[in-house]
Amino acid sequence: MERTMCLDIPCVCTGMMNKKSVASKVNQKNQVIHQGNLHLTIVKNDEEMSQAAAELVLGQLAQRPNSVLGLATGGTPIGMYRQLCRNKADLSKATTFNLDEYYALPRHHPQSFFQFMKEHVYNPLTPLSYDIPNGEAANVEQECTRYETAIGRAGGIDLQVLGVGRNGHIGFNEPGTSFSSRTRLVALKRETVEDNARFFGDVGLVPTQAITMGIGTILEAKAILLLVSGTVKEEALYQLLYGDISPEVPVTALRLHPAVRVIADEEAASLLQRSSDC
Ligand SMILES: N[C@@H]1[C@@H](O)[C@H](O)[C@@H](COP(=O)(O)O)O[C@@H]1O
Repeated sequence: MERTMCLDIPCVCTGMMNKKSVASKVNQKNQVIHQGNLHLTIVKNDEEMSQAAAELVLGQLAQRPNSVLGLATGGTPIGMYRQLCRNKADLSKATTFNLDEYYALPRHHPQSFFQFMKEHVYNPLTPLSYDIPNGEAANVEQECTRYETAIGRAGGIDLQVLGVGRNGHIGFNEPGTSFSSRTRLVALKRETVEDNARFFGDVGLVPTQAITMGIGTILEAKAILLLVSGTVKEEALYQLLYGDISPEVPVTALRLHPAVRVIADEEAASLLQRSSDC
């Protein structure tokens, strides 16, 4: 199957780089770093990351209006969704799937990922069709099978947008997850619950389980766009580039995928910079 991304972000350098040379470019504008199959662009801040990400998605839609998009929630992609709205992205022929949903949280709860998607994508951009795991399903196993089947019937995901957790999780695939995992019910790690407490106001209100696409499901996307923003993600980004490829850091699975674009802001890239100063 062909795996393509359709827009090139302007860059000042390309080529395989070691840790030293990566860091030596960190203060330039829009550095591009290739590490194996990874293509990392470092931009100034969250706003530039969001613009660059939106351009990639718009390019994907221009190339294939009926694209199947895999979408993410969390604070990181919000700017990208705003840019897509500003640019009047045409999703009228597109299908969207989401990475995950909290388990047993009512769909109408303001912090459900369904509500997030309604606010940022479904209402303003009205894709032709959308799907998201049903966290209220009475039969979770059946729901997970339904979701995987729906992705398959849609022809698979053309472009999967991802964020990353502080501990390296993607979707809700926490450290220790098999790279061949599929959509299923998972327990959230303490640090993930704590990180998401900012949306719920109280850590005790954050669900401790979720339905998530598996890492195997994610890796089947034809192309992947990972967004990384803020110093809190610097370790995850560093591990993605230089850590062992290991289930202990789920995001490192992306090194096994042939078409991954990473857009990170300077804060997220700060450990790359510091590590080169040692
Ligand atoms: N399940 C989501 C992930 O898909 C997301 O990438 C991560 C980071 O979120 P944020 O972008 O808010 O830092 O949080 C949640 O756990």
